Parts: sequence; structure tokens; C-alpha cells
Amino acid sequence: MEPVVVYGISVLLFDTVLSLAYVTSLVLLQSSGCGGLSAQWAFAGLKWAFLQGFAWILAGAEHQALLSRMAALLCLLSPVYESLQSFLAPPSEPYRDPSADLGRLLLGPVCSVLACAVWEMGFRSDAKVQPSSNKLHSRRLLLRMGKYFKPDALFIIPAFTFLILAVLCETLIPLYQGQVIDMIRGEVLHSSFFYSIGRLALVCLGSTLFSGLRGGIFMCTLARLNRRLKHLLFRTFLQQEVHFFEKNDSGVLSSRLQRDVDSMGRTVAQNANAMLRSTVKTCLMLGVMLHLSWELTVLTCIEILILAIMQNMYIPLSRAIKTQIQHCCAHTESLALQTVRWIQVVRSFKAEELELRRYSEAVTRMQTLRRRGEVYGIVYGFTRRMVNLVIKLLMLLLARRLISSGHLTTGALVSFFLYQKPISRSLHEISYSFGDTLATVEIISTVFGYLDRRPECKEEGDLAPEELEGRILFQNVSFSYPSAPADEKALKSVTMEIAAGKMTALVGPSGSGKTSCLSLLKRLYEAQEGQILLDGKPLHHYTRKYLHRKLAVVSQDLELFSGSLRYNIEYGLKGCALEKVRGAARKAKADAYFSELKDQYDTAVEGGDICLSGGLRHSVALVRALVRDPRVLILDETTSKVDADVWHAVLREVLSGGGAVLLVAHNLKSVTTADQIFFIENGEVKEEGTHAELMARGGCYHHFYQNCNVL
Ligand SMILES: Nc1ncnc2c1ncn2[C@@H]1O[C@H](COP(=O)(O)OP(=O)(O)OP(=O)(O)O)[C@@H](O)[C@H]1O
Repeated sequence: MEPVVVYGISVLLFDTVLSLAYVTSLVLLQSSGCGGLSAQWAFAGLKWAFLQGFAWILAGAEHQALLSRMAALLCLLSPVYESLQSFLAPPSEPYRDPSADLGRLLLGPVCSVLACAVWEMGFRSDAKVQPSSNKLHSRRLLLRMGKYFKPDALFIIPAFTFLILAVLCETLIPLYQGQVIDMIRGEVLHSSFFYSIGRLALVCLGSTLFSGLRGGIFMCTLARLNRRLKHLLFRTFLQQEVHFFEKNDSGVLSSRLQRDVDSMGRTVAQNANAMLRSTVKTCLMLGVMLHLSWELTVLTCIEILILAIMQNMYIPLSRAIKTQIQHCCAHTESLALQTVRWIQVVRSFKAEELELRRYSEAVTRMQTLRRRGEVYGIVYGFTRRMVNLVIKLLMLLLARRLISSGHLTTGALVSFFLYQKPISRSLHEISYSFGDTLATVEIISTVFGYLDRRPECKEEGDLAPEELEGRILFQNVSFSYPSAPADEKALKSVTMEIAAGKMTALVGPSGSGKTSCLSLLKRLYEAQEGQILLDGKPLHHYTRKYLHRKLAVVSQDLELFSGSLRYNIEYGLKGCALEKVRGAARKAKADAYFSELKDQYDTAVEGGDICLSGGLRHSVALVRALVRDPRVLILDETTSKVDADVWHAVLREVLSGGGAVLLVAHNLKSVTTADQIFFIENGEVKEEGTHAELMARGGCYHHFYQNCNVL
């Protein structure tokens, strides 16, 4: 036998001995007029102290909490029952002191054991299977979640007030209905009958009104919470370093932002609402039911115990399925998103069939999981109904006996039955909400994990000087990508100077490290060794906003955002006048083309009115760079696609203003005019000089140039 059962039985026996002693003394006390409610409460306090002490001596620390709960129940049940009886007693039949009824005193321990079993086996099993550190973690997360509701305190307080008022009204309805039924026989005055009807109508109206108000305010609060959380999470995403987006799939991130935030807000708010409503309702209803018939209440408790055990078996299964479906959903969504986004790649590899198969497999898996969940639900629902049916039959038999013996009126029986369904629903709701909240803990933890994530990059500085020359110096820069092993260096001790007013070119075979240099300049990554200086100051000392204005980049992957042409050109610049946009386009010799479009600069691009060709997209990117008045213009592999006129116009514009141009090109023809060329191979600067100097040297650049020309 489990030690905890032995301890439980021992505490029960001790309680019985104490109760017997009390009953004996009650007979004596009542004869001297001292056996009132206060005496019962005093005895309960004394008994609690004894039982606690007994449990403390008897059991070890791991069983203390359980025995304490049981002792509290054993002590509280009887005085609470008697107090409720005195509270609910009609004025015509005032409450008499608790009787020295041995049977009723022994019923206390039976009910306590039942209630303990319901709680420990039915509702607390979630907590039991979780290690205590997890429990603490869950509690901390839920408390933290509660803090996000703080700005809505003004909504929450009235919402909870309406909730309690609605529950009070709901609880009174069946009681008043029963009383009206008892009056229907016409043995009471008309005025009393109509008073009862009016009272019933009033609580019905109150319940509807308060429920509506509560629901409306909760919905409103939830919408506000959702908006706040989504804003916070999206802001956190945007602050993360590039590596974060390489590690995390975009589909999964978007699903976290939409689905998970919705789900965590909804679940926690709804469950807190449901738990509070159901707890208040259960306590009130239980009190009234005990008052109506304790025998029927015991039967109801037995039904609840069986249902709780069944539910306890069902919830972990359904929760596991729910989590699997959620993961599967995110995976399926990400598969579809990836395929649509990279449709050109998919098509060029003729991989449509493959992608379709992968997607179908994911959908089938999701369907299988959903079907399995539904089967569990059906079996569970069927068994629940069978238990309900059997208990209902037993109750009818018992009720017949009670009514014929005069212990119960028909109205009271109707009231009791009217309470029965809501009470089991309330208990079911409490345990479901509890389990559901715990199931959401994983989602909450993931979302909070993102919210707490600090970007792994240096804090931005505060330098933003009016004047900037645009001189860049790479000083012994070594760098390996965060996703690559530390010894796999993309750049190895690179030292080079990009002079202001000059055009510098980075040349080298594929994978040599050219783009890595640009990524470091854009501060997408941080170098592990060495530093990059801009006008003699480390790059990270400047504000990011300033850097992105002064160092304009035209990269290989030209992403245009949905929106107008103007939006794409002034992207990220606040309050940029149209004239400035036009001016930049004029300098890049693109204004004429843009002005011919239907809505000129307001023409929607990227999924909008027009689809720009590769060359025009590059023109947009060049104008976007020029509109910032950059001191350093970084061009990554753009020459092959852009119109030569536009390209030369842009270079002239920057160089004539004394700015620097850094060019990364495969088309070596465009670098022959550069003032300075750095030849990079395997992440190292192998040669530097002008085209003529490097060709004369006959080294790596010379070979590379010749190979490229041959190709
Ligand atoms: N995001 C990344 N994560 C890990 N390794 C990367 C990443 N990007 C590039 N690399 C590696 O870093 C090295 C340098 O790549 P980089 O893109 O800088 O070369 P590149 O000279 O610009 O090549 P290309 O001309 O083909 O664009 C290569 O070995 C490449 O595989």
C-alpha cells in the first residue's frame, strides 16, 4: 500500500477519535447551552491544530502538503456546512444549533476523503507529473503574463465585478425556480407568488445583463492585450541580429507572432475568467445544494469524482495531440510559404512535384493527428454520458424515497437538478481551464523567450557628426559567420583602406569573402577580431540611423517592398520631400522613365500596378542610395544588370562630392577604371593596386583577370 494512503487513513482514524470525543462533549455542552456555531468553529480550530501536529509527526516532508490539505478539509467541512445551514434557513424555520448527530459527523470525513480524492487524482495530477521546477516556472510565467494585463486594470476591475454579480444571479435562478414551482399549487398568497416571480425575473435579467457586460469588457481587454503583445514581439524581432533570422525560419516566426500571441492571450484571459467564474459559482451552488439535500449532493460528488478521473486521463492525451497539431501547422505553413517565396528556384529545378509531395505529406500528417484527437474526444464524450445516465437513475430512485418520506419537496428536487448540470460543468471548466492554461505555458514560454532575447550585437553608439569624409579602414579584421564553426574564417586578418573621393574595387573568386566585407560594413554581423574605422572612429560608435544614411548600399538581392515607387525610394527616411526623390532620380538619369509611369512616383510596384525589370529595379535601388546623400556608396554586383549611363551618372555624383565608392564586381571590365583594387582570396587580401599595376605584377589578379576574360 502507498505510504500516503497509510498516512491518510491514520489521520482519518485520529479525526474520528476526535470527532467522537466532540460528539460526547456536545451532548454535555448542549445541555448547558454552549453548543452553538461558535463552539463548532472553535472545535474545528483545535482539531486542525491536533491533526496538523499529528501529520507532522507521522509523515515526511513530501507528504506534508497533501495531509495538510486533508486536515483542513476535515476541519472545515462540518462548520462550513452548519454555517451555511444557519445562513440559508428560512425565517419560518430558524436554524437550531448543530445536533449531536453521530451519522452526520461521520459523513464529514467521508465527504472530505471524497473531495481529497477528486482533487488529488482528478485535478492535481498535472502538477504531480511536472517536476517542481517546472511548476515554479509555469507559475512565474503565468504571473508575468498577468503583468501584461496591468495597463487594462481599469477594464479588468469592472469586468470581474460584473462577473461576480452575474454568477450570483445565475446561482439564485434555480433556487427561485424551485420555490416558484412549490408555490404553483396555489396554497400561498397571490402577492407572495408574484413577489417570487418578480424576484426570479429580476435575477434572470441581472444574470443576462451582467454576463453581457462582462463578456464585452473582457473581449475589449483581450484585443488591447493582443495588440500590445504583437507590437512588443515584432519590435523585439526587428532588433535581433541577422543570425537570428538565419537560425529561425521566417514562417515559424510569423506563426509565433500571429498564432501564438493570439492563442496565449485568449487562453490565459479566457481561462482566468472561466476559473474565477466557475470557482465562485461552484462554492455558491455547493452550499445551496447541501442545503437542499445532502444525500443527493454526495451522489453528485461521486459522479464528479468519476468524471474527474476520466478527464484526468483524457486531458494529457488531448493536450499532447494539440501541441503536435500546432507544430505540424507551423511546419506546413512554413513549407507553403517557402515554396511560394522561392517559386522561381522551385520552377528552375522542376521541383514542383517534390514540393507538392512534401506539402501533401505535412497536410496528411496534420489530418491524421486531428482525426486521432477527434476519436479521443468521441470516446471520452460517450463514456461521460454513460456515467451521467447511471448516476441520474440512482438519483431519481433516491429522490423518490426522500420525497415520499417528506425530506424533500418537488420544487427543491427541481432546483437540485437545475444545479446539478451547472456544477459539474463548472468543475469541468475549472479543471479544463487549469489544464489548458498549463498547456499554453509552453507557448507563453516560447513567446517570452523571444521577448527576453537580447540581440547579440554591440550596442549602438551616439556619434552622428555633421561632416563626414567617408574614409574606411579595415584593421586586421577576422570574421567567421555565427552559423559556421569558429575556425572556418570568412575573413582572415583583412587590412585595407577605402579612400574618400576614390573608387575602390573588391575583386576575387566566388566565396573569397567580398560580400562578408560588405556585411561587416553594413553591421549585419560583428567581426570577432580587429576593427573597422570610419573617419578614424570604430563603426559601432556611430548611431545606426546615421550609418545607414551615410553608407548607402546597393546589394545583389534587390528587394522592393509592396507600396509606391516613392515609398521604395525614400524607404526608411522620414519626411523626405518628393522634390528630393525626383532630384536623386534625375541625377541617376531615371526620372524620365519614372515620370512616364501612370501615377509617376505613386505607381505601385512589387505586386502592384507594374512589374519592374531587373535593370529598373537596380535603378530604383541606386536612386534609393542617392536620395540619402551618402558619403560612401557600396555597390555589390550591380554593374551587369544596370544601364551603363545610370551607373556612371551615379558614380560621378558620389565621387564628385568627395565621397567614396566601394564596388564588388564579377564583371572585371567595370573595375579596370577603379582607383584602387583589392584582390581577395580565401578571406585574405592577396594583392592591392590599380588595374595596370596589378596586371604588370603578373600575380593572382593577373591570372584571375585572364581566366575571367577567357570565360
Ligand atoms: N550566411 C553565411 N553563413 C555561413 N557561411 C557563409 C555565409 N555567407 C557566406 N558564407 C561563407 O563565407 C565565405 C565567404 O563568402 P562571401 O559570400 O563573403 O564570398 P563572396 O566573395 O562574396 O562570394 P560571391 O562572389 O560568390 O558572392 C564562403 O566560404 C561562404 O561559404
